[in-house]
Amino acid sequence: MSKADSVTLAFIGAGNMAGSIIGGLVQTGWPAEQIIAAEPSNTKLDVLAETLGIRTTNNNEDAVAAADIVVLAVKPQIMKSVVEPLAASFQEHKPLIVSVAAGIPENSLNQWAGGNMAIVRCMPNTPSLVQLGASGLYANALVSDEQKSVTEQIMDAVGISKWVESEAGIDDVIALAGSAPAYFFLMMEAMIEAGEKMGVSKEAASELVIQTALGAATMAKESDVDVAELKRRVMSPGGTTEQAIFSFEDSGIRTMVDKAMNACRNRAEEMADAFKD
Ligand SMILES: NC(=O)C1=CN([C@@H]2O[C@H](COP(=O)(O)OP(=O)(O)OC[C@H]3O[C@@H](n4cnc5c(N)ncnc54)[C@H](OP(=O)(O)O)[C@@H]3O)[C@@H](O)[C@H]2O)C=CC1
Ligand SMILES: O=C(O)[C@@H]1CCC=N1
Repeated sequence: MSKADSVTLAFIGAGNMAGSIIGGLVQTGWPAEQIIAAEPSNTKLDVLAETLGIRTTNNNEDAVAAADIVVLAVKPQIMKSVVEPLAASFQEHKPLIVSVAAGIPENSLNQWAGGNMAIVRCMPNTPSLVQLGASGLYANALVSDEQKSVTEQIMDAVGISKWVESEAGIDDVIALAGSAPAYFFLMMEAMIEAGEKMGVSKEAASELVIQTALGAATMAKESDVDVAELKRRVMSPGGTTEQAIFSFEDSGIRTMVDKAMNACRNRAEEMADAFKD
């Protein structure tokens, strides 16, 4: 299992997150015939097969049997009911399990899969679709260095990845990256709405806002200085930007962000409690 693109990857669940990773991998040159997606209905599978050329099946067990790595990408609420029936297949084939689910602890997954399984918990995000994903990775004690390296190669093909030392670190990554594309979409949505209220068309406001977000993120990624300094460089003393920034600060943006990210993280802990048994 040393060369990542020689392994077969099975995705159990082919929704938003799996679709983003699969799309990102195929666009980056990953062999489509070594990716198999499984779910009960054909609607999403047909689109993935037609647009990306991957293999599909309605039978989760067939997907597990074909794979070196099985990515669990169903909703946390149904994870137990999806994994338990696959236990015999997991025990027979012993693939590496990679779960992208929020909240579900590794020891629950291991128990449902029959025990003694190598499991990575991965917290990706949907920009993986455009190879700009950011993932957190946590491995249980049974994951070999080779399996870690392959997992890393897969997630790095669709963005960047960072290993966390404890499983709790995955909940931090949910707040910082997994859920975070939605925070930026919200900010863009609010800016576009404010632009429309000024009389700018939705189309023009969207183009300007999205390009600005892309430019700001690209600068932040490429710059030698931190984001606070980049912000300062836009804020001409006595100018326009500082009025906007003062207004955000007066409205308590930092408290709002801190509160929102903690609500996100707390929900991951609640989900672990609710769905772990
Ligand atoms: N969306 C995101 O940004 C992120 C999501 N995640 C995690 O990814 C996981 C999936 O989330 P997301 O992609 O948003 O959810 P989706 O609902 O889009 O995807 C889940 C898919 O699983 C399918 N499914 C339902 N039952 C089964 C079954 N028995 N066997 C196989 N597949 C089944 C669903 O099909 P159908 O719709 O027909 O029921 C659906 O297509 C979650 O655990 C979430 O925590 C992690 C990081 C980011
Ligand atoms: O909202 C959720 O629960 C999932 C996990 C991270 C992003 N989406």
